[in-house]
Amino acid sequence: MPGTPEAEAVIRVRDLAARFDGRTIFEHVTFDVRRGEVFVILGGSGCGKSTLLKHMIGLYAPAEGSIEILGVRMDGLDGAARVALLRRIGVMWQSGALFGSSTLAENIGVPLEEHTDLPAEARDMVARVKLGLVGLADAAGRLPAEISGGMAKRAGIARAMALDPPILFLDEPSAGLDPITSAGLDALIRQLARDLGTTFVVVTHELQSILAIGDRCIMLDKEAKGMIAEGDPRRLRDESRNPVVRAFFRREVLA
Ligand SMILES: Nc1ncnc2c1ncn2[C@@H]1O[C@H](COP(=O)(O)OP(=O)(O)OP(=O)(O)O)[C@@H](O)[C@H]1O
Repeated sequence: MPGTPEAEAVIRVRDLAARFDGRTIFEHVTFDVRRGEVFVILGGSGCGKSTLLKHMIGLYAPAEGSIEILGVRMDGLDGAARVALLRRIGVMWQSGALFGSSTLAENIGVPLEEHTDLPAEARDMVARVKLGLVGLADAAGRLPAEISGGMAKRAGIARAMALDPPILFLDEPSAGLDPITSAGLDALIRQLARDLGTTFVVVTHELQSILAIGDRCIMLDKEAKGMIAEGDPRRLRDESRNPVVRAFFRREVLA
């Protein structure tokens, strides 16, 4: 079963510390992400969620500790091994980051052009299949300026999936979306996890999304400079005794 304790860990983070100019953002961060689960990184503003994501995809080097993705240690990888590993993960940034002068199909073709020998016609076919998976089959010829914010997020996910990565990282997917569009995106994430077996690592502080999509989560905290909770978000909401965790899930203001 995906996400069960028996499922294989596809990401292992051990005793990770992030520091900038001697300032500790977090330390002693240790967790596993299991194959096929939707894993959420949550916490208040400035606690280091994006910083953790950037460590996990190799943009930042750990001050301490280690990160292993699909059985490979991220740190110390040479150029070719690093590119090979990065090909196996997909990332969707908050903005969707689509190229404005290219159609959606062309946007999704970019990673295929960079990383495969597929001819243009085959790239276009793959791009249309990916757009179909995110519900944008009819929008392949449209430019980013011609689509809504929700569609841009879906297109960003389709592009992150271009090379069929087993792991997808999503940075604040609901940011800037209205609640209905956001709920639609949550449903899509769950559907992709279920139908394709893709493992998702999602950074978000949207409570509705966390409860809708998360199999498991960790919560970071700025004051604690590290993890203050790990587990099923619904159980944390109902059972956590940590006042900060309770306040987050119940939207209470701490005195
Ligand atoms: N490259 C960097 N250099 C220096 N400081 C950084 C760098 N990246 C992040 N930080 C600092 O690390 C802290 C955590 O930032 P981060 O963006 O990871 O938080 P976050 O939890 O994602 O916040 P938000 O929800 O507001 O996006 C902040 O104080 C930020 O200024």
